[in-house]
Amino acid sequence: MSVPTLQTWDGPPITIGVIGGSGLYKLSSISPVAEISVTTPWGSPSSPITIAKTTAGNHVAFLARHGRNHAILPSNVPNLANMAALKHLGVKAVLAFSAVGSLREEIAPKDFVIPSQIIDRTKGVRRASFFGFGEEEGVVAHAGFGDPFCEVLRPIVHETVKETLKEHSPDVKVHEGKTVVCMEGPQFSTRAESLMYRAWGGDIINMSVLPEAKLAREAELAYVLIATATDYDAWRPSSAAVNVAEVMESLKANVEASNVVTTKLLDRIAQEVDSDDKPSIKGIKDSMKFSIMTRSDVIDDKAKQNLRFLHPWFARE
Ligand SMILES: CSC[C@H]1O[C@H](OP(=O)(O)O)[C@H](O)[C@@H]1O
Ligand SMILES: Nc1ncnc2[nH]cnc12
Repeated sequence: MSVPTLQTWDGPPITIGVIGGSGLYKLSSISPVAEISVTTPWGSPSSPITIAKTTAGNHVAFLARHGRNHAILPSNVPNLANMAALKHLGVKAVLAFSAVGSLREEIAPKDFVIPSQIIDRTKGVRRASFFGFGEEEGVVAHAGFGDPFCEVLRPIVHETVKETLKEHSPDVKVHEGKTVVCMEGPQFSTRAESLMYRAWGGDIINMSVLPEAKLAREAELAYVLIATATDYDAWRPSSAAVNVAEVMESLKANVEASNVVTTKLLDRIAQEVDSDDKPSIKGIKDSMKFSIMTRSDVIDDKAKQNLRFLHPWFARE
């Protein structure tokens, strides 16, 4: 179905953003109503943003992390533009899908995992903050990141995914409270690294939760990762180490299950973010006001203009 391409959105509020990972290049379970090309002070997002409407009438913004043709490496994803574009559209919560390797026997390929912690193994090649670099050099902020995912939405996402999959795919387990290791890539890990991540307490591994989750926090977006396992990485002594063919084998089933999950999940989460009084929003709204260290009178005009795209209140006091 072809939908209009718009520059701005003046329809009903869009409170939820969905980021599709490997294999999930569109949401086929809900109806698209428009496509938006947003440009941000940090460039263009990975893909045009599709606005879609759920059966209950909630509007959602979807973008494909690696582009619709999967032409963007994990290290080159324009994470700042992705988060800034979603925030600018009015999004309050982001549900991010990701294909992950499993570091634990009990997390089988095709299982879902809603993690609670992250270990950072990216190597500093990705810009990881809206502050302190580029045109924003000279503005210092330190966001809290002890709990990297939204602690209000995370259990609700877990319960809803579990309930939905119980009916649709009873063999698929849904795990929670796990730790995701984010590595640099694009090559997969060595066996030694894979074993080391297990010893560190890692449960699953991907290449894309960072800096996405950090930037979501700085943009004051409630962020939850919905990980789907595709492989056992490289730690199992008697199995071949992960390769793309193995990942692709699980991906088709995972994408189908992800589309099933979104039908209920989006309307459930919409109820949790429909007003600023809801705990998920209260917990993060205005949090960055208390994280900025730099005096506003020394911040240059260009940095102020850019950061106001993200936070209209920035440096006005
Ligand atoms: C296709 S395997 C490696 C690739 O898959 C994951 O992508 P995404 O998180 O967008 O689903 C992983 O992070 C790597 O980028
Ligand atoms: N084993 C793995 N390592 C890193 N990213 C992945 N994405 C899917 N499987 C992965």
